[in-house]
Amino acid sequence: MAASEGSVGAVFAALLRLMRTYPGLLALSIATGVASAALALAPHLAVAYAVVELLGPVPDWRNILAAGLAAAAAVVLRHALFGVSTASSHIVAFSCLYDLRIAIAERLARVPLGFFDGRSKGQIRSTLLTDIDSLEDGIAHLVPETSAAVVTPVVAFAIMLLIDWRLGILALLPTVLGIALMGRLMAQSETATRRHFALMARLNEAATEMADGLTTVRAFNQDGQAVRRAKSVFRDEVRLSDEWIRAAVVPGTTAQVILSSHLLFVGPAGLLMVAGGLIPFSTLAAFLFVAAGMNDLFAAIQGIAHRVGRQAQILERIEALRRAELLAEPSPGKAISDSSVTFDRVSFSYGTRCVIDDVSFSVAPGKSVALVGPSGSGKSTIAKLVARFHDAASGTVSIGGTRVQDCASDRLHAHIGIVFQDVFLFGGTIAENIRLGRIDATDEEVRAAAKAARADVFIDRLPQGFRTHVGERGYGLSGGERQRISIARAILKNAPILILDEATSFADAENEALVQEAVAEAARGKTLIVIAHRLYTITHVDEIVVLDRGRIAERGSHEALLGLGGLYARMWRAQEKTRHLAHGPREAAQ
Ligand SMILES: Nc1ncnc2c1ncn2[C@@H]1O[C@H](COP(=O)(O)OP(=O)(O)OP(=O)(O)O)[C@@H](O)[C@H]1O
Repeated sequence: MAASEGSVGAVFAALLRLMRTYPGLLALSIATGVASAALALAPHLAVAYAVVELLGPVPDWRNILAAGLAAAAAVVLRHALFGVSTASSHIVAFSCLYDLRIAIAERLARVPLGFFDGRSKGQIRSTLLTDIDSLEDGIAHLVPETSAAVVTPVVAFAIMLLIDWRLGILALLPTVLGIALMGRLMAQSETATRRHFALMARLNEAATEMADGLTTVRAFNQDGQAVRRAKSVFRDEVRLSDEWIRAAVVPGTTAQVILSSHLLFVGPAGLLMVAGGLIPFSTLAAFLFVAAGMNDLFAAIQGIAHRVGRQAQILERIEALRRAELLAEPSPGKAISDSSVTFDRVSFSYGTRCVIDDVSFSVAPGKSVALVGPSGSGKSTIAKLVARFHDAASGTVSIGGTRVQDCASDRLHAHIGIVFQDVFLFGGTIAENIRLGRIDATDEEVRAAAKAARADVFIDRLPQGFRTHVGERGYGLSGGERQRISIARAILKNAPILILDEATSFADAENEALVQEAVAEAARGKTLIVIAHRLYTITHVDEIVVLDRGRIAERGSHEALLGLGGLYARMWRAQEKTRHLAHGPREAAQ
Protein backbone atom coordinates (compact mmCIF):
# COMPACT_ATOMS: atom_id res chain seq x y z
CA MET A 1 0.00 0.00 0.00
CA ALA A 2 1.09 3.53 -0.63
CA ALA A 3 1.01 4.40 3.09
CA SER A 4 3.92 2.06 3.71
CA GLU A 5 6.06 4.57 1.84
CA GLY A 6 5.32 6.79 4.82
CA SER A 7 4.49 10.02 2.98
CA VAL A 8 1.87 12.19 4.68
CA GLY A 9 -0.26 12.23 1.53
CA ALA A 10 -0.15 8.44 1.23
CA VAL A 11 -1.26 8.01 4.85
CA PHE A 12 -4.22 10.34 4.39
CA ALA A 13 -5.13 8.74 1.08
CA ALA A 14 -5.13 5.32 2.79
CA LEU A 15 -7.22 6.58 5.72
CA LEU A 16 -9.71 8.26 3.40
CA ARG A 17 -9.97 5.05 1.36
CA LEU A 18 -10.98 3.22 4.53
CA MET A 19 -13.58 5.88 5.32
CA ARG A 20 -15.07 6.21 1.88
CA THR A 21 -17.89 3.77 2.68
CA TYR A 22 -19.32 6.47 4.94
CA PRO A 23 -19.13 9.56 2.67
CA GLY A 24 -21.96 11.50 4.35
CA LEU A 25 -20.60 11.25 7.87
CA LEU A 26 -17.05 11.83 6.64
CA ALA A 27 -18.08 15.04 4.85
CA LEU A 28 -20.05 16.19 7.91
CA SER A 29 -17.08 15.55 10.19
CA ILE A 30 -14.63 17.40 7.94
CA ALA A 31 -16.98 20.32 7.22
CA THR A 32 -17.87 20.88 10.89
CA GLY A 33 -14.22 20.37 11.90
CA VAL A 34 -13.08 23.00 9.38
CA ALA A 35 -15.83 25.45 10.40
CA SER A 36 -14.99 24.93 14.08
CA ALA A 37 -11.28 25.55 13.41
CA ALA A 38 -12.01 28.66 11.35
CA LEU A 39 -14.14 29.96 14.24
CA ALA A 40 -11.10 29.57 16.55
CA LEU A 41 -9.89 32.82 14.99
CA ALA A 42 -13.13 34.67 15.72
CA PRO A 43 -12.23 35.93 19.24
CA HIS A 44 -8.88 37.16 17.93
CA LEU A 45 -10.57 38.94 15.06
CA ALA A 46 -13.11 40.44 17.47
CA VAL A 47 -10.34 41.74 19.74
CA ALA A 48 -8.45 43.06 16.70
CA TYR A 49 -11.61 44.86 15.57
CA ALA A 50 -12.21 46.26 19.08
CA VAL A 51 -8.61 47.49 19.30
CA VAL A 52 -8.88 49.26 15.93
CA GLU A 53 -12.14 50.79 17.09
CA LEU A 54 -10.64 51.83 20.45
CA LEU A 55 -7.60 53.39 18.82
CA GLY A 56 -9.79 55.18 16.28
CA PRO A 57 -10.68 58.87 16.58
CA VAL A 58 -14.22 58.27 18.01
CA PRO A 59 -14.60 54.77 19.57
CA ASP A 60 -18.16 53.48 19.18
CA TRP A 61 -18.94 51.38 22.28
CA ARG A 62 -21.89 49.69 20.60
CA ASN A 63 -19.53 48.28 17.94
CA ILE A 64 -17.12 47.12 20.61
CA LEU A 65 -19.94 45.41 22.55
CA ALA A 66 -21.22 43.77 19.34
CA ALA A 67 -17.70 42.43 18.66
CA GLY A 68 -17.59 40.96 22.19
CA LEU A 69 -20.99 39.28 21.78
CA ALA A 70 -20.03 37.94 18.36
CA ALA A 71 -16.84 36.50 19.86
CA ALA A 72 -18.82 34.80 22.66
CA ALA A 73 -21.32 33.34 20.17
CA ALA A 74 -18.44 32.15 17.98
CA VAL A 75 -16.84 30.33 20.94
CA VAL A 76 -20.11 28.51 21.72
CA LEU A 77 -20.68 27.65 18.06
CA ARG A 78 -17.06 26.53 17.67
CA HIS A 79 -17.39 23.99 20.48
CA ALA A 80 -20.78 22.79 19.26
CA LEU A 81 -19.38 22.23 15.75
CA PHE A 82 -16.33 20.49 17.20
CA GLY A 83 -18.67 18.15 19.11
CA VAL A 84 -20.57 17.29 15.92
CA SER A 85 -17.30 16.75 14.08
CA THR A 86 -15.80 14.36 16.65
CA ALA A 87 -19.07 12.52 17.22
CA SER A 88 -19.49 11.82 13.49
CA SER A 89 -15.82 10.94 13.02
CA HIS A 90 -16.03 8.46 15.91
CA ILE A 91 -19.09 6.79 14.38
CA VAL A 92 -17.14 6.46 11.12
CA ALA A 93 -14.05 5.22 12.99
CA PHE A 94 -15.77 2.44 14.91
CA SER A 95 -17.65 1.34 11.80
CA CYS A 96 -14.37 1.27 9.87
CA LEU A 97 -12.61 -0.74 12.59
CA TYR A 98 -15.46 -3.24 12.48
CA ASP A 99 -15.29 -3.40 8.65
CA LEU A 100 -11.54 -3.94 8.76
CA ARG A 101 -11.71 -6.73 11.33
CA ILE A 102 -14.40 -8.47 9.27
CA ALA A 103 -12.41 -8.00 6.03
CA ILE A 104 -9.26 -9.41 7.65
CA ALA A 105 -11.15 -12.30 9.25
CA GLU A 106 -12.70 -13.15 5.86
CA ARG A 107 -9.31 -12.87 4.19
CA LEU A 108 -7.61 -15.07 6.75
CA ALA A 109 -10.35 -17.63 6.21
CA ARG A 110 -9.37 -17.83 2.54
CA VAL A 111 -5.57 -17.76 2.67
CA PRO A 112 -3.74 -21.08 2.39
CA LEU A 113 -3.53 -22.50 5.91
CA GLY A 114 0.22 -22.70 5.44
CA PHE A 115 0.15 -18.86 5.70
CA PHE A 116 -0.04 -19.25 9.49
CA ASP A 117 2.98 -21.54 9.68
CA GLY A 118 5.46 -18.73 9.28
CA ARG A 119 3.72 -16.21 11.53
CA SER A 120 3.48 -15.97 15.24
CA LYS A 121 -0.05 -15.87 16.61
CA GLY A 122 1.11 -12.95 18.76
CA GLN A 123 1.82 -10.88 15.62
CA ILE A 124 -1.56 -11.61 14.05
CA ARG A 125 -3.35 -10.95 17.35
CA SER A 126 -1.40 -7.70 17.83
CA THR A 127 -2.46 -6.46 14.36
CA LEU A 128 -6.09 -7.55 14.72
CA LEU A 129 -6.47 -6.00 18.17
CA THR A 130 -3.89 -3.31 18.97
CA ASP A 131 -3.12 -2.03 15.47
CA ILE A 132 -6.74 -1.81 14.37
CA ASP A 133 -7.63 -0.11 17.66
CA SER A 134 -4.82 2.40 17.10
CA LEU A 135 -6.32 3.24 13.73
CA GLU A 136 -9.13 4.90 15.65
CA ASP A 137 -6.75 7.82 16.24
CA GLY A 138 -6.12 8.12 12.51
CA ILE A 139 -9.75 7.98 11.49
CA ALA A 140 -11.59 9.66 14.36
CA HIS A 141 -9.04 12.37 15.11
CA LEU A 142 -6.33 12.76 12.51
CA VAL A 143 -8.47 13.31 9.43
CA PRO A 144 -10.87 15.96 10.87
CA GLU A 145 -8.17 17.58 13.03
CA THR A 146 -5.79 17.87 10.11
CA SER A 147 -8.39 19.32 7.79
CA ALA A 148 -9.09 21.87 10.50
CA ALA A 149 -5.41 22.49 11.28
CA VAL A 150 -4.70 23.17 7.62
CA VAL A 151 -7.68 25.45 7.10
CA THR A 152 -7.14 27.71 10.13
CA PRO A 153 -3.60 28.82 9.22
CA VAL A 154 -4.68 29.32 5.60
CA VAL A 155 -7.63 31.52 6.66
CA ALA A 156 -5.45 33.34 9.21
CA PHE A 157 -2.75 34.04 6.65
CA ALA A 158 -5.34 35.28 4.21
CA ILE A 159 -6.61 37.71 6.89
CA MET A 160 -3.06 38.74 7.80
CA LEU A 161 -2.22 39.37 4.13
CA LEU A 162 -5.37 41.48 3.86
CA ILE A 163 -4.37 43.51 6.94
CA ASP A 164 -0.81 43.99 5.66
CA TRP A 165 0.76 41.86 2.95
CA ARG A 166 4.39 42.65 3.98
CA LEU A 167 3.89 41.53 7.56
CA GLY A 168 1.90 38.54 6.26
CA ILE A 169 4.83 37.30 4.15
CA LEU A 170 7.21 37.81 7.08
CA ALA A 171 4.95 35.69 9.31
CA LEU A 172 4.90 32.98 6.67
CA LEU A 173 8.68 32.40 6.62
CA PRO A 174 9.08 30.63 10.00
CA THR A 175 6.06 28.47 9.21
CA VAL A 176 7.65 27.21 5.98
CA LEU A 177 10.95 26.62 7.80
CA GLY A 178 9.27 24.81 10.73
CA ILE A 179 7.22 22.54 8.49
CA ALA A 180 10.32 21.61 6.46
CA LEU A 181 12.16 20.73 9.66
CA MET A 182 9.22 18.67 10.85
CA GLY A 183 9.25 16.70 7.60
CA ARG A 184 12.90 15.79 8.23
CA LEU A 185 12.09 14.86 11.80
CA MET A 186 9.38 12.50 10.63
CA ALA A 187 11.74 10.79 8.19
CA GLN A 188 14.35 10.38 10.95
CA SER A 189 11.94 8.99 13.49
CA GLU A 190 10.57 6.41 11.03
CA THR A 191 13.29 3.84 11.81
CA ALA A 192 12.80 4.34 15.55
CA THR A 193 9.02 3.98 15.17
CA ARG A 194 9.51 0.81 13.12
CA ARG A 195 11.80 -0.68 15.79
CA HIS A 196 9.32 0.32 18.45
CA PHE A 197 6.50 -1.53 16.72
CA ALA A 198 8.64 -4.62 16.08
CA LEU A 199 9.27 -4.62 19.81
CA MET A 200 5.57 -4.23 20.55
CA ALA A 201 4.96 -7.44 18.57
CA ARG A 202 7.70 -9.18 20.64
CA LEU A 203 6.04 -7.84 23.79
CA ASN A 204 2.77 -9.32 22.65
CA GLU A 205 4.47 -12.63 21.92
CA ALA A 206 6.18 -12.67 25.31
CA ALA A 207 2.88 -11.93 27.06
CA THR A 208 1.03 -14.61 25.06
CA GLU A 209 3.81 -17.10 25.73
CA MET A 210 3.71 -16.34 29.45
CA ALA A 211 -0.07 -16.77 29.60
CA ASP A 212 -0.33 -19.84 27.33
CA GLY A 213 2.82 -21.63 28.42
CA LEU A 214 2.55 -20.96 32.12
CA THR A 215 1.69 -24.54 33.02
CA THR A 216 4.61 -26.00 31.09
CA VAL A 217 6.98 -23.39 32.41
CA ARG A 218 5.91 -24.05 36.02
CA ALA A 219 6.00 -27.82 35.54
CA PHE A 220 9.61 -27.62 34.46
CA ASN A 221 10.44 -25.21 37.21
CA GLN A 222 11.47 -22.62 34.63
CA ASP A 223 9.40 -19.72 35.95
CA GLY A 224 12.62 -17.80 36.67
CA GLN A 225 13.80 -18.15 33.10
CA ALA A 226 10.41 -17.26 31.59
CA VAL A 227 10.15 -14.18 33.79
CA ARG A 228 13.74 -13.23 32.88
CA ARG A 229 12.88 -13.51 29.18
CA ALA A 230 9.74 -11.39 29.58
CA LYS A 231 11.66 -8.88 31.73
CA SER A 232 14.32 -8.48 29.06
CA VAL A 233 11.64 -7.62 26.45
CA PHE A 234 9.97 -5.21 28.89
CA ARG A 235 13.38 -3.56 29.57
CA ASP A 236 14.05 -3.25 25.82
CA GLU A 237 10.70 -1.51 25.50
CA VAL A 238 11.62 1.10 28.12
CA ARG A 239 15.09 1.60 26.61
CA LEU A 240 13.74 1.99 23.08
CA SER A 241 11.01 4.37 24.18
CA ASP A 242 13.69 6.38 25.95
CA GLU A 243 15.89 6.51 22.84
CA TRP A 244 12.88 7.34 20.72
CA ILE A 245 11.83 10.25 22.92
CA ARG A 246 15.40 11.56 23.21
CA ALA A 247 15.91 11.39 19.45
CA ALA A 248 12.67 13.29 18.83
CA VAL A 249 12.80 15.88 21.60
CA VAL A 250 15.52 18.25 20.27
CA PRO A 251 14.41 18.50 16.63
CA GLY A 252 10.76 18.45 17.77
CA THR A 253 11.20 21.33 20.18
CA THR A 254 13.28 23.26 17.62
CA ALA A 255 10.53 22.87 15.03
CA GLN A 256 7.96 23.96 17.61
CA VAL A 257 10.02 27.06 18.55
CA ILE A 258 10.52 28.03 14.90
CA LEU A 259 6.82 27.53 14.15
CA SER A 260 5.81 29.73 17.05
CA SER A 261 8.43 32.39 16.34
CA HIS A 262 6.44 34.39 13.80
CA LEU A 263 5.59 36.98 16.45
CA LEU A 264 9.34 37.51 17.07
CA PHE A 265 9.77 38.46 13.41
CA VAL A 266 6.56 40.35 12.97
CA GLY A 267 6.66 42.35 16.26
CA PRO A 268 9.95 44.28 15.72
CA ALA A 269 9.38 44.61 11.95
CA GLY A 270 5.86 45.96 12.59
CA LEU A 271 7.15 48.47 15.19
CA LEU A 272 9.78 49.70 12.68
CA MET A 273 7.02 50.10 10.07
CA VAL A 274 4.88 52.06 12.58
CA ALA A 275 7.92 54.24 13.50
CA GLY A 276 8.60 54.83 9.79
CA GLY A 277 4.96 55.84 9.28
CA LEU A 278 4.30 52.97 6.87
CA ILE A 279 1.32 51.63 8.86
CA PRO A 280 -0.76 53.00 11.73
CA PHE A 281 -0.34 51.37 15.16
CA SER A 282 -3.91 50.03 15.04
CA THR A 283 -3.02 47.94 11.96
CA LEU A 284 -0.03 46.40 13.76
CA ALA A 285 -2.16 45.68 16.84
CA ALA A 286 -4.89 44.01 14.76
CA PHE A 287 -2.26 41.97 12.91
CA LEU A 288 -0.63 40.77 16.13
CA PHE A 289 -3.96 39.64 17.61
CA VAL A 290 -4.73 37.52 14.55
CA ALA A 291 -1.16 36.15 14.44
CA ALA A 292 -1.33 35.20 18.15
CA GLY A 293 -4.28 32.95 17.37
CA MET A 294 -1.99 30.65 15.40
CA ASN A 295 0.14 29.37 18.28
CA ASP A 296 -2.15 26.53 19.43
CA LEU A 297 -2.53 25.41 15.87
CA PHE A 298 1.18 25.08 15.36
CA ALA A 299 1.35 22.77 18.37
CA ALA A 300 -1.51 20.75 16.86
CA ILE A 301 0.36 20.45 13.53
CA GLN A 302 3.43 19.07 15.30
CA GLY A 303 1.36 16.46 17.14
CA ILE A 304 -0.28 15.50 13.86
CA ALA A 305 3.08 15.05 12.14
CA HIS A 306 4.18 12.57 14.78
CA ARG A 307 0.91 10.62 14.62
CA VAL A 308 0.99 10.38 10.83
CA GLY A 309 4.31 8.50 11.02
CA ARG A 310 2.79 6.05 13.49
CA GLN A 311 -0.32 5.53 11.37
CA ALA A 312 1.81 4.77 8.30
CA GLN A 313 3.34 1.76 10.00
CA ILE A 314 0.08 0.57 11.51
CA LEU A 315 -1.54 0.71 8.06
CA GLU A 316 1.37 -1.20 6.59
CA ARG A 317 0.91 -4.12 8.99
CA ILE A 318 -2.87 -4.13 8.59
CA GLU A 319 -2.52 -4.15 4.81
CA ALA A 320 -0.10 -7.09 4.96
CA LEU A 321 -2.97 -9.14 6.45
CA ARG A 322 -5.71 -7.55 4.37
CA ARG A 323 -3.83 -8.26 1.14
CA ALA A 324 -2.49 -11.69 2.17
CA GLU A 325 -2.21 -13.83 -0.92
CA LEU A 326 -5.28 -16.02 -1.39
CA LEU A 327 -5.39 -19.60 -2.51
CA ALA A 328 -5.70 -19.58 -6.28
CA GLU A 329 -9.37 -20.53 -6.78
CA PRO A 330 -10.41 -22.22 -10.01
CA SER A 331 -13.49 -20.75 -11.63
CA PRO A 332 -15.57 -22.78 -12.02
CA GLY A 333 -14.07 -25.58 -9.96
CA LYS A 334 -14.07 -29.11 -11.35
CA ALA A 335 -16.26 -31.85 -9.92
CA ILE A 336 -14.84 -34.54 -7.62
CA SER A 337 -16.01 -37.90 -8.91
CA ASP A 338 -15.23 -40.14 -5.94
CA SER A 339 -13.34 -40.24 -2.66
CA SER A 340 -10.04 -41.63 -3.88
CA VAL A 341 -6.81 -39.80 -2.98
CA THR A 342 -3.76 -39.91 -5.23
CA PHE A 343 -0.24 -38.53 -4.84
CA ASP A 344 1.69 -38.57 -8.08
CA ARG A 345 5.42 -37.73 -7.77
CA VAL A 346 4.74 -35.02 -5.22
CA SER A 347 7.53 -32.88 -3.78
CA PHE A 348 7.20 -30.03 -1.33
CA SER A 349 9.58 -27.70 0.53
CA TYR A 350 9.23 -25.37 3.48
CA GLY A 351 11.32 -22.47 2.16
CA THR A 352 14.35 -24.14 0.62
CA ARG A 353 14.12 -27.28 2.73
CA CYS A 354 12.63 -30.19 0.81
CA VAL A 355 10.47 -32.23 3.22
CA ILE A 356 8.44 -34.31 0.74
CA ASP A 357 10.46 -35.83 -2.06
CA ASP A 358 8.88 -37.56 -5.06
CA VAL A 359 6.08 -39.27 -3.14
CA SER A 360 3.48 -41.39 -4.98
CA PHE A 361 0.69 -43.46 -3.48
CA SER A 362 -3.05 -43.78 -3.82
CA VAL A 363 -6.01 -44.78 -1.70
CA ALA A 364 -9.10 -46.17 -3.42
CA PRO A 365 -12.56 -45.01 -2.26
CA GLY A 366 -13.45 -46.54 1.08
CA LYS A 367 -9.93 -47.94 1.62
CA SER A 368 -7.43 -46.97 4.28
CA VAL A 369 -3.79 -45.97 4.31
CA ALA A 370 -1.60 -45.35 7.32
CA LEU A 371 1.36 -42.99 7.15
CA VAL A 372 4.08 -44.02 9.56
CA GLY A 373 7.70 -43.05 10.02
CA PRO A 374 10.09 -41.36 12.39
CA SER A 375 9.32 -37.93 13.76
CA GLY A 376 9.84 -35.25 11.10
CA SER A 377 9.59 -37.73 8.21
CA GLY A 378 6.75 -35.74 6.60
CA LYS A 379 3.53 -37.50 7.69
CA SER A 380 1.62 -34.35 8.73
CA THR A 381 2.86 -32.46 5.69
CA ILE A 382 1.34 -35.12 3.41
CA ALA A 383 -2.00 -34.76 5.23
CA LYS A 384 -1.78 -30.95 4.85
CA LEU A 385 -1.15 -31.31 1.10
CA VAL A 386 -4.36 -33.37 0.74
CA ALA A 387 -6.38 -30.65 2.46
CA ARG A 388 -4.50 -27.99 0.45
CA PHE A 389 -2.99 -26.17 3.41
CA HIS A 390 -0.09 -25.83 0.98
CA ASP A 391 0.30 -26.50 -2.73
CA ALA A 392 2.86 -29.07 -3.86
CA ALA A 393 5.96 -27.66 -5.55
CA SER A 394 5.83 -30.41 -8.18
CA GLY A 395 3.71 -33.44 -8.92
CA THR A 396 -0.05 -33.65 -8.35
CA VAL A 397 -2.29 -34.32 -5.41
CA SER A 398 -5.76 -35.34 -6.57
CA ILE A 399 -9.08 -36.28 -5.05
CA GLY A 400 -11.53 -38.31 -7.09
CA GLY A 401 -9.26 -37.84 -10.10
CA THR A 402 -9.31 -34.02 -9.85
CA ARG A 403 -6.20 -32.02 -8.87
CA VAL A 404 -6.87 -30.31 -5.53
CA GLN A 405 -5.94 -26.98 -7.18
CA ASP A 406 -8.79 -27.50 -9.66
CA CYS A 407 -11.46 -27.99 -6.96
CA ALA A 408 -13.27 -25.02 -5.47
CA SER A 409 -12.00 -24.85 -1.86
CA ASP A 410 -15.47 -25.16 -0.28
CA ARG A 411 -16.14 -28.30 -2.32
CA LEU A 412 -12.72 -29.67 -1.43
CA HIS A 413 -13.24 -29.05 2.28
CA ALA A 414 -16.74 -30.53 2.11
CA HIS A 415 -15.05 -33.76 0.96
CA ILE A 416 -12.53 -33.91 3.78
CA GLY A 417 -12.96 -34.35 7.52
CA ILE A 418 -9.88 -33.82 9.65
CA VAL A 419 -9.25 -34.84 13.23
CA PHE A 420 -6.14 -33.12 14.48
CA GLN A 421 -4.04 -34.46 17.29
CA ASP A 422 -4.01 -31.04 18.90
CA VAL A 423 -7.76 -30.56 19.26
CA PHE A 424 -8.94 -26.98 19.24
CA LEU A 425 -12.15 -26.28 21.12
CA PHE A 426 -13.67 -22.82 21.08
CA GLY A 427 -14.91 -21.09 24.19
CA GLY A 428 -18.60 -22.08 23.84
CA THR A 429 -20.88 -24.98 24.65
CA ILE A 430 -20.05 -28.59 23.86
CA ALA A 431 -22.98 -28.68 21.41
CA GLU A 432 -21.64 -25.60 19.58
CA ASN A 433 -18.23 -27.18 19.37
CA ILE A 434 -19.62 -30.38 17.84
CA ARG A 435 -21.94 -28.43 15.54
CA LEU A 436 -18.85 -26.92 13.90
CA GLY A 437 -18.92 -30.14 11.83
CA ARG A 438 -22.24 -29.08 10.27
CA ILE A 439 -23.72 -25.77 11.31
CA ASP A 440 -27.33 -26.70 10.47
CA ALA A 441 -27.32 -30.01 12.37
CA THR A 442 -30.27 -30.53 14.73
CA ASP A 443 -29.81 -31.22 18.45
CA GLU A 444 -30.67 -34.87 17.79
CA GLU A 445 -27.99 -35.12 15.11
CA VAL A 446 -25.43 -33.52 17.44
CA ARG A 447 -26.35 -36.02 20.16
CA ALA A 448 -26.20 -38.95 17.71
CA ALA A 449 -22.73 -37.86 16.55
CA ALA A 450 -21.58 -37.58 20.17
CA LYS A 451 -22.97 -41.06 20.86
CA ALA A 452 -21.18 -42.52 17.83
CA ALA A 453 -17.98 -40.83 19.00
CA ARG A 454 -18.41 -42.43 22.46
CA ALA A 455 -18.68 -38.94 23.94
CA ASP A 456 -22.30 -38.94 25.11
CA VAL A 457 -21.67 -40.66 28.43
CA PHE A 458 -19.12 -38.17 29.72
CA ILE A 459 -21.08 -35.22 28.27
CA ASP A 460 -24.25 -36.30 30.09
CA ARG A 461 -22.26 -36.46 33.32
CA LEU A 462 -21.24 -32.78 32.97
CA PRO A 463 -23.31 -30.28 35.01
CA GLN A 464 -25.18 -28.88 32.00
CA GLY A 465 -24.70 -31.73 29.55
CA PHE A 466 -24.38 -30.52 25.96
CA ARG A 467 -24.92 -26.95 27.12
CA THR A 468 -21.82 -27.03 29.32
CA HIS A 469 -19.41 -24.25 28.44
CA VAL A 470 -15.90 -25.39 27.72
CA GLY A 471 -13.17 -22.86 28.32
CA GLU A 472 -10.57 -21.68 25.90
CA ARG A 473 -8.98 -24.65 24.07
CA GLY A 474 -11.30 -27.05 25.89
CA TYR A 475 -9.99 -26.32 29.36
CA GLY A 476 -11.65 -28.62 31.87
CA LEU A 477 -11.80 -31.68 29.59
CA SER A 478 -9.26 -34.49 29.36
CA GLY A 479 -7.22 -35.07 26.19
CA GLY A 480 -9.27 -38.17 25.32
CA GLU A 481 -12.55 -36.29 25.88
CA ARG A 482 -11.43 -33.43 23.63
CA GLN A 483 -10.35 -35.96 21.01
CA ARG A 484 -13.80 -37.60 21.09
CA ILE A 485 -15.54 -34.23 20.67
CA SER A 486 -13.37 -33.58 17.67
CA ILE A 487 -14.26 -37.04 16.26
CA ALA A 488 -17.96 -36.26 16.86
CA ARG A 489 -17.46 -33.15 14.70
CA ALA A 490 -16.01 -35.30 11.91
CA ILE A 491 -18.86 -37.83 12.25
CA LEU A 492 -21.40 -35.00 12.01
CA LYS A 493 -19.64 -33.60 8.94
CA ASN A 494 -19.76 -37.06 7.35
CA ALA A 495 -17.20 -36.17 4.67
CA PRO A 496 -16.21 -39.09 2.40
CA ILE A 497 -12.49 -38.68 3.16
CA LEU A 498 -11.22 -38.72 6.73
CA ILE A 499 -7.75 -37.59 7.74
CA LEU A 500 -6.84 -38.60 11.21
CA ASP A 501 -3.81 -37.44 13.12
CA GLU A 502 -3.65 -40.05 15.80
CA ALA A 503 -3.11 -38.85 19.36
CA THR A 504 0.24 -40.00 20.69
CA SER A 505 -0.63 -40.51 24.30
CA PHE A 506 -3.59 -41.25 26.53
CA ALA A 507 -3.86 -40.97 30.25
CA ASP A 508 -5.54 -44.36 30.60
CA ALA A 509 -6.41 -47.49 28.66
CA GLU A 510 -10.17 -46.86 28.94
CA ASN A 511 -9.87 -43.49 27.24
CA GLU A 512 -7.70 -44.99 24.54
CA ALA A 513 -10.18 -47.82 23.90
CA LEU A 514 -13.06 -45.31 23.65
CA VAL A 515 -11.14 -43.13 21.19
CA GLN A 516 -10.28 -46.20 19.11
CA GLU A 517 -13.97 -47.15 18.99
CA ALA A 518 -14.89 -43.58 18.04
CA VAL A 519 -12.29 -43.57 15.28
CA ALA A 520 -13.60 -46.87 13.90
CA GLU A 521 -17.09 -45.36 13.87
CA ALA A 522 -15.94 -42.16 12.13
CA ALA A 523 -13.94 -44.11 9.54
CA ARG A 524 -16.76 -46.52 8.64
CA GLY A 525 -17.23 -46.51 4.86
CA LYS A 526 -14.77 -43.59 4.43
CA THR A 527 -11.48 -43.24 2.63
CA LEU A 528 -9.11 -43.05 5.56
CA ILE A 529 -5.65 -41.52 5.79
CA VAL A 530 -4.32 -42.03 9.28
CA ILE A 531 -1.09 -40.60 10.63
CA ALA A 532 -0.09 -43.30 13.03
CA HIS A 533 2.32 -43.08 15.91
CA ARG A 534 1.35 -46.30 17.67
CA LEU A 535 1.76 -49.02 15.10
CA TYR A 536 -0.47 -51.58 16.86
CA THR A 537 -3.51 -49.37 16.04
CA ILE A 538 -3.04 -49.64 12.27
CA THR A 539 -2.20 -53.29 11.66
CA HIS A 540 -5.55 -53.76 9.90
CA VAL A 541 -5.33 -50.90 7.33
CA ASP A 542 -5.22 -51.68 3.61
CA GLU A 543 -1.78 -50.20 3.09
CA ILE A 544 0.95 -48.83 5.30
CA VAL A 545 3.23 -46.20 3.76
CA VAL A 546 6.51 -45.87 5.64
CA LEU A 547 8.15 -42.48 5.28
CA ASP A 548 11.74 -41.63 5.98
CA ARG A 549 13.09 -38.08 5.52
CA GLY A 550 10.32 -37.17 3.09
CA ARG A 551 10.64 -40.26 0.86
CA ILE A 552 8.66 -43.48 0.81
CA ALA A 553 10.99 -46.07 2.30
CA GLU A 554 8.61 -49.05 2.32
CA ARG A 555 4.97 -49.84 1.69
CA GLY A 556 2.64 -52.80 2.07
CA SER A 557 0.51 -54.63 4.60
CA HIS A 558 1.56 -55.04 8.22
CA GLU A 559 2.60 -58.65 7.69
CA ALA A 560 4.46 -57.90 4.46
CA LEU A 561 6.37 -55.05 6.10
CA LEU A 562 7.29 -57.19 9.11
CA GLY A 563 8.53 -59.83 6.68
CA LEU A 564 10.67 -57.20 4.92
CA GLY A 565 12.64 -56.68 8.11
CA GLY A 566 13.32 -52.98 7.37
CA LEU A 567 12.47 -49.67 9.03
CA TYR A 568 8.87 -50.65 9.82
CA ALA A 569 9.92 -53.95 11.39
CA ARG A 570 12.50 -52.13 13.54
CA MET A 571 9.93 -49.52 14.64
CA TRP A 572 7.43 -52.30 15.42
CA ARG A 573 9.93 -54.25 17.54
CA ALA A 574 10.96 -51.11 19.43
CA GLN A 575 7.33 -50.19 20.18
CA GLU A 576 6.37 -53.72 21.17
CA LYS A 577 9.28 -53.85 23.61
CA THR A 578 8.09 -50.62 25.26
CA ARG A 579 4.50 -51.85 25.35
CA HIS A 580 5.60 -55.12 26.84
CA LEU A 581 7.49 -53.31 29.56
CA ALA A 582 4.60 -50.91 30.23
CA HIS A 583 1.69 -53.35 30.30
CA GLY A 584 3.22 -56.72 31.03
CA PRO A 585 3.50 -59.70 28.67
CA ARG A 586 -0.17 -60.70 28.76
CA GLU A 587 -1.66 -57.41 27.49
CA ALA A 588 1.05 -56.88 24.89
CA ALA A 589 0.37 -60.32 23.47
CA GLN A 590 -3.34 -59.62 22.99
N1 LIG B 1 5.72 -24.78 9.03
C1 LIG B 1 6.88 -25.34 8.86
N2 LIG B 1 7.93 -24.61 8.47
C2 LIG B 1 9.15 -25.17 8.29
N3 LIG B 1 9.41 -26.49 8.46
C3 LIG B 1 8.40 -27.26 8.85
C4 LIG B 1 7.09 -26.75 9.08
N4 LIG B 1 6.28 -27.76 9.46
C5 LIG B 1 7.05 -28.87 9.47
N5 LIG B 1 8.33 -28.57 9.10
C6 LIG B 1 9.44 -29.51 8.96
O1 LIG B 1 9.09 -30.43 7.94
C7 LIG B 1 9.52 -31.75 8.28
C8 LIG B 1 8.32 -32.68 8.22
O2 LIG B 1 7.40 -32.29 9.23
P1 LIG B 1 6.06 -33.08 9.53
O3 LIG B 1 5.34 -32.36 10.59
O4 LIG B 1 5.36 -33.35 8.25
O5 LIG B 1 6.65 -34.45 10.10
P2 LIG B 1 5.90 -35.61 10.88
O6 LIG B 1 6.42 -36.86 10.26
O7 LIG B 1 4.44 -35.39 10.85
O8 LIG B 1 6.49 -35.43 12.34
P3 LIG B 1 5.83 -35.84 13.75
O9 LIG B 1 5.68 -37.33 13.74
O10 LIG B 1 6.87 -35.41 14.73
O11 LIG B 1 4.54 -35.11 13.87
C9 LIG B 1 10.12 -31.66 9.68
O12 LIG B 1 11.51 -31.64 9.52
C10 LIG B 1 9.63 -30.35 10.21
O13 LIG B 1 10.61 -29.76 11.04
